[in-house]
Amino acid sequence: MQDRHDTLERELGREREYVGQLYERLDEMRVQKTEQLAQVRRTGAVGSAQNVSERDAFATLYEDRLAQLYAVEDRLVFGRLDMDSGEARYIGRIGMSTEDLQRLMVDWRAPEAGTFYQATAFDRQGVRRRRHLMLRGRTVRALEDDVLDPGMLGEDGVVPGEGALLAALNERRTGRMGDIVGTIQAEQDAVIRSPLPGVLVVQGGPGTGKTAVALHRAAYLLYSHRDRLAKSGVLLVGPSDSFLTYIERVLPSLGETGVIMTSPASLLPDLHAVPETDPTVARIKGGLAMADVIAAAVHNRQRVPAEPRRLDVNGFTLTLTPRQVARARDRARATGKPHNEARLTFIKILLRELTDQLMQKVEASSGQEYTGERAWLAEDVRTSRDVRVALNLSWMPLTPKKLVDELLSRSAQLEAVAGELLSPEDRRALLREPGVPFTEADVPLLDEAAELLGDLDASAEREAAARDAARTRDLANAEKALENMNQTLADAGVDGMLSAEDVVAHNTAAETAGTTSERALADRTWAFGHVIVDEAQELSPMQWRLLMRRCPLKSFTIVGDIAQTSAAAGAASWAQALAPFVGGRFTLRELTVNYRTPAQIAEAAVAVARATGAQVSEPEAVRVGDWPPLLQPERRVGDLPDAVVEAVAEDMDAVDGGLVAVVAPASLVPGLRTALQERWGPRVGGGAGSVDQNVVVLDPVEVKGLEFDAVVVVEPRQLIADVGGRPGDLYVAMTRPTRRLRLISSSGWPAGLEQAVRATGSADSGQRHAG
Ligand SMILES: Nc1ncnc2c1ncn2[C@@H]1O[C@H](COP(=O)(O)OP(=O)(O)OP(=O)(O)O)[C@@H](O)[C@H]1O
Repeated sequence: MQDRHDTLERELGREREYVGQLYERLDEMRVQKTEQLAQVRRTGAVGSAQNVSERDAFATLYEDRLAQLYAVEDRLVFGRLDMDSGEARYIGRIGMSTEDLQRLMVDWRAPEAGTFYQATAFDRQGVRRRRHLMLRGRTVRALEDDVLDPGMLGEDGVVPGEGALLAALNERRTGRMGDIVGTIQAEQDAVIRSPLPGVLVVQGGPGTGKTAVALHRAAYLLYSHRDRLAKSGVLLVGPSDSFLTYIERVLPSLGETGVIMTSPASLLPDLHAVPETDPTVARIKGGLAMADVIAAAVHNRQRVPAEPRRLDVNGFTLTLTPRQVARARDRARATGKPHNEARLTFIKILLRELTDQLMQKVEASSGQEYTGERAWLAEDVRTSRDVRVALNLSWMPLTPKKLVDELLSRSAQLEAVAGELLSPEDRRALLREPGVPFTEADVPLLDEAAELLGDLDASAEREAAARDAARTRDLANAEKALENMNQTLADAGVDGMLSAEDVVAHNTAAETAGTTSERALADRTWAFGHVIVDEAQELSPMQWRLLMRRCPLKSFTIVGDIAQTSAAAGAASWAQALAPFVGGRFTLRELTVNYRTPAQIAEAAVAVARATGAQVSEPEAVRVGDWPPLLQPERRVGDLPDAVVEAVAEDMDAVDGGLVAVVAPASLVPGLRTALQERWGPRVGGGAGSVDQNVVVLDPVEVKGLEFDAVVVVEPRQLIADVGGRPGDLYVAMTRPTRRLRLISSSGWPAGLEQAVRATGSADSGQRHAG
């Protein structure tokens, strides 16, 4: 015992010394970068206007590096590998070397760091020992060894441990997700380091680390494909604002701030959609038939009049025949351009024909050949009110919002457009008042419409061409200027070369006020280099269609759990969800270990889901908890709020100040929140931004992807009934706790629950296996 203690103290002393050096070096690097930044600012200050903008580009580069050096302060280093070669390789958040380029630490994403996560006793990959270093502040607080080479077991200096993973999992929840770089498990690492191209689907039960893996993969991809992805951007789509708040600190802690995170409600730059509360409407709007409906709605706005129209132009009467309009329409459609852009062709053709007509009329009335400028007649035609009205009636410029709003609020139009595409019941279900706010399920319809309508402003195309030309010019200028600038900086001893592209990108960003992320967010047609989708089982076919457009290269990481689907238009299988877009061309990986939910709770959740006939896989739970799920029957609905308040009080005590969530059907959430606020005031939160309050009250959609120390599920049977008898919402709610689950019901228990709780209730507390 004493030996072990001495060994531990000695090893801790050694590691503290090394880690101390790492932090010293970090401080040095910070000072250096700060000085370089100041140097760059001084260098450019006396230069020409061109020099000043190059200076700014350098400054941004150093500012970014400096920000990264500050972001990695916490747990800078977390591992060490002792290799067969005798090398001791430290693994941390960034790569570090001494001034004379001796390597001090390897970035966790570098290929040489892969063995830290992948090596096992069966496949050592040259590793003798893997050491986990646990830091508090800048000091090594604990360490432990995985010995992979049995020959090392007898050696001095080995500190076998109880499991860095379990220690990490047993930490109390803060309401914000943290990174897992120190304890990524082998099956997770294989997903994180998968190649960039193609579609990767990661299926895993609750708590298997899908979200954690998705975020670490984003950081990995940005590290290993920085050139490409820094410019095109990575988009991460999560289910709700509360979820985005929950995960928002993970990537910055990994030194990455460039990933754009958004939810399906905010995928359009100028709209934050409200939830779609009616599952029937969500199902219809989510179906691919809606793409045809929108296309038909656009076609329907390119109309041929039934009768010829008489048009007054400066006292002359011209005639616009249905045949003329039909011909112009066909030629405009044949351009293949979107509605608003093809409209120019349509208008041009008819203005020309009407000008010809006007000329004939003028000649007929004067009895002689017209000798004036044709342009004058053309102007008369163009500015005639009758002509404008007639052409607009046939081909009106349209915005996506106007098209979709009118389509959904005018039954005659819906019937004309979707008579053969949607059933009469579905059409009736879609009808709503004009001008009501757009819902999340409208977002893909608006996007589809935007795609088919194109830019309203015809000059946009010309502007884009002008921008391209300007960029080519800027690149040439920047190249010349950089030769001088790089030389000046090299003379001043400042490192870091910039390319002409960097400078132009920086200047363009400055002009349009923003980084890649900001520009991408503001541009519906931005093509992302990679898209990561979390809780992907919830997406409707129309939402998939939209996301596929956002990444023409089809480079996707899709993570989710088919068994947790609760959205009415969500996926029943990955193959079915993806078939319309990529056929069978996707790689499926599975995560099989549940790191969150204690075994008794996980087993009860699985039993309830299976009792509804759902197919759920059962990931192996890493831990056995201290409590089986608690079932609390209430006789009267009116007693529920008080019962919930009491339950929360008890659970807060039990988890000793940890976080408690109440998950209830959406209709009960406001009442329960009020009841809890009466007792605890501002310590009770709800919705996005409040995930780190002591107590939160959330509905099943808001709670997706989150986790808490204790969870109180209210009216579980209603949670099943609300989504048409499917277990998704209840299954999600039951799998949120890390320690304690309680269910309160005024209407009995879902099938399978009582038996499952009886069966697991006797389980011993303690730890089952260490992953
Ligand atoms: N390798 C690991 N080391 C430490 N903690 C981990 C590891 N993997 C997962 N976790 C933790 O397990 C919990 C569950 O992870 P995560 O939320 O990513 O799971 P999920 O599969 O997305 O769950 P769900 O589908 O239920 O929302 C988190 O607290 C996460 O930090």
